[in-house]
Amino acid sequence: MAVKGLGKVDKQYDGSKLRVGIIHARWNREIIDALVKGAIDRMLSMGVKEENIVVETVPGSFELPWGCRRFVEISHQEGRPFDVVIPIGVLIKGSTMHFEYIADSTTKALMSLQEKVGLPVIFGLLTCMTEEQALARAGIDEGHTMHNHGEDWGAAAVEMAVKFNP
Ligand SMILES: O=c1[nH]c(NC[C@H](O)[C@H](O)[C@H](O)CO)c([N+](=O)[O-])c(=O)[nH]1
Repeated sequence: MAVKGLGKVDKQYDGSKLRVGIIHARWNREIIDALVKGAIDRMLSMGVKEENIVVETVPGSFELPWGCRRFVEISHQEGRPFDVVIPIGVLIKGSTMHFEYIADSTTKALMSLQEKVGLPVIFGLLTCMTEEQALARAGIDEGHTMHNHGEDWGAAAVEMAVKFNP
């Protein structure tokens, strides 16, 4: 079965034993909420239990790497460790270089975070030139021109956690 945006999924992964953390920024909230819902809906469809999906927020995308690291560490301290974590943020280019600096530094920090936390960290950062681009990638633009990228992130989270579970 070809899943739009993910290419051919080589098999359906059973997420029923997984615990997943979603940590999202609060900038561009309408778009964020659609992406988070997309990720949750896809993971529920892959068997993840609703009570095993924990959602936390941070002010903006720049706070995602540190927030994500502490979110994972606290899940261990509480004896309910995550199997995978999905940081979600929406960066929209403004009239300054702020966008470039946040996009580059946050992306690199999230990539290297995987080594630090020993878990898959799914890349849920939208870096868009316009609000229209961001709305489309959350599946909520006028013409629904694209699928909700949050669904891809949810599917990637289940696959990575199941396939490469330490
Ligand atoms: O998540 C975002 N944070 C943004 N800035 C805030 C930043 O992530 C930090 O929260 C802030 O700089 C405080 O550290 C954005 N812009 O500035 O455009 C943005 O588009 N998206």
